[in-house]
Amino acid sequence: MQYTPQDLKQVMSSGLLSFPVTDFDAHGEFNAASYAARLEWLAPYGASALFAAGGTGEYFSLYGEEYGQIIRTAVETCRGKVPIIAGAGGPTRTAIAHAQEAERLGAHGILLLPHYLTEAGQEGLIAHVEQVCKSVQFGVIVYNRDRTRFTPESLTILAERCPNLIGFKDGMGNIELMSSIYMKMGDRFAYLGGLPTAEVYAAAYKALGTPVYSSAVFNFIPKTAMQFYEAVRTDDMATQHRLLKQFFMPYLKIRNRVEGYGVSIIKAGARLVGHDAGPVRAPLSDLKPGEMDELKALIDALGPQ
Ligand SMILES: O=C([O-])C(=O)C[C@H](O)[C@@H](O)C(=O)[O-]
Repeated sequence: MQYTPQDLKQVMSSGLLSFPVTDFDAHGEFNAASYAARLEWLAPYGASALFAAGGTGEYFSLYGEEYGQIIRTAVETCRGKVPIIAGAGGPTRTAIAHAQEAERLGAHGILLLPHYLTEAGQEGLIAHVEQVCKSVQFGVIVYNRDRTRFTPESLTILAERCPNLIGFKDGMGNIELMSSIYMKMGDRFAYLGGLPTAEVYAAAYKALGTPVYSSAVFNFIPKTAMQFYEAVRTDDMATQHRLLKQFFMPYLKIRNRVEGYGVSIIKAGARLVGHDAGPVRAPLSDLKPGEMDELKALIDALGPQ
């Protein structure tokens, strides 16, 4: 089923969203069967949308035909179960090629991931996003992170020029900027809290007026991720604080040891709960055995998922 940009905006307006990891085999090749099994496992837990080949899905490490294989597997596996939003990014022409391929393969929209390496001014960023938006019919969500930082004024221009730009995902955590963007753009966009380990920011973003977030830990503790989301939705601070103290704070200590562990620790978690997605690709590195033991103890303490 095709989604209009407004349908996608509606999907993004409530519920918990998540970014599945991408499965690689022992040689580091994309493993479609294992990826499909992962999506089959995760789909019934109740996420409102899954982002295929997003940041946690190691979009930045994909090569050649793998992108199409991943999006096709996600769309075919999740058809009728949960919408698939595809990652797309890098240079403008690569982002356009991937956006168009995702649309052709039946994805329901794209998350436009940050461009690569270079600094860029607002004029260039506007041109980049505008060209990608105009290359497709379906909805586009921009990801505010790293060198891709939008001002409220740039977003106003983009919102006028690109009717299919329907979402803003924040991965920076600058409350002043997020507040200015929300105050200026209001319900023109759907907003997604997408900082690494978004649960830690969820209550603050909800207080700001933007309660929807994406959970990477959903990849290995889906029941707890949904429980935490429900606690945010109902302002159940006791449950939020219990889970933050018991799981998320010690989890952050492991995650913060090495740059890039934000993704590696998710694959580590998936392996520990019996849904191994294989190793991360360089330049990321996998957790060390002792760190795996620490993570296992945290997961075990949460009980069955
Ligand atoms: O691009 C990504 O994978 C993200 O940044 C989304 C993650 O799900 C993030 O929200 C998190 O780590 O909870």
